[in-house]
Amino acid sequence: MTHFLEIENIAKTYWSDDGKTETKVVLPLTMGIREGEMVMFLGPSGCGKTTLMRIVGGLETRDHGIIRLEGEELGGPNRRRGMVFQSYSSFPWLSVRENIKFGTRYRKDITATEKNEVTDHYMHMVGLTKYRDFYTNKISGGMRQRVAIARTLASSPQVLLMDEPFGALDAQTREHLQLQLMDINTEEKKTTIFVTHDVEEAILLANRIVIFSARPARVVKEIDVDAIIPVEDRRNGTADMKTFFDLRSDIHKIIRDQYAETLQEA
Ligand SMILES: Nc1ncnc2c1ncn2[C@@H]1O[C@H](COP(=O)(O)OP(=O)(O)OP(=O)(O)O)[C@@H](O)[C@H]1O
Repeated sequence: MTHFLEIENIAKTYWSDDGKTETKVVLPLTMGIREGEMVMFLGPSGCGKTTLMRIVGGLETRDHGIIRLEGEELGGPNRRRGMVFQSYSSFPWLSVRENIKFGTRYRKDITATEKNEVTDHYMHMVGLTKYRDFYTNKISGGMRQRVAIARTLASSPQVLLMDEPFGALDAQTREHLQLQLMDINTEEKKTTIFVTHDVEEAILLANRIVIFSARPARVVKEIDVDAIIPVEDRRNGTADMKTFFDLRSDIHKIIRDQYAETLQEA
């Protein structure tokens, strides 16, 4: 079966500068992602999640393998994939609004007026309308991260790649953006790969959770979260708590076991 996004036989090895020592980071790995699916990557620290996602984004080379989007092979980075990283990235010489609008710059599917509307929509969504004219070196790190998220959403990529995007945010902003992302996922059916360390965040947001082994990354478990806790129950805070806690502790155990393997290696 062909998927919207296909990761086919991808492997990655890093080499030391002298070329003598190799570190296998991703084993030959094949995975398909449905259109509109939100897939959360979990796994022990350093297992290769970010590397795999950067390969999908075209930012990292691979030993071999192919990434396909709608059946078409992808190379380097392009606007079909939008990435949000853990660290804040924005243009300090532009205002908050100009930064977000930058995301619409190369869109040909909407008019100039719609670009303004899209900009204002996402600026409001991330709660920055009040700060629209501030330069981004005059706002907090968390606010800069919200700018980066809004800018990426405004560019309307077919695939959203998010590497711990909420990791450094305060709890309230984090929760607000998690819920917003769920709404986007429901309304716009945005195909998303999201790397996180936070098991609860993964359960809240996922259609599917993929848990990776200790390095080199291979898939140890896939969990169809929708089949266990309906997404609307998670969105509305009405999920059955026992089911939620059982799932959380099962996932923690798998990651703990994988982490223990990392320690044995060290
Ligand atoms: N450019 C690089 N050169 C050499 N090794 C690298 C490079 N980038 C990453 N690595 C190594 O590859 C492994 C996987 O890194 P990666 O960042 O993909 O893991 P991760 O699962 O995302 O980790 P974390 O959960 O801690 O963010 C790590 O051991 C890391 O040290």
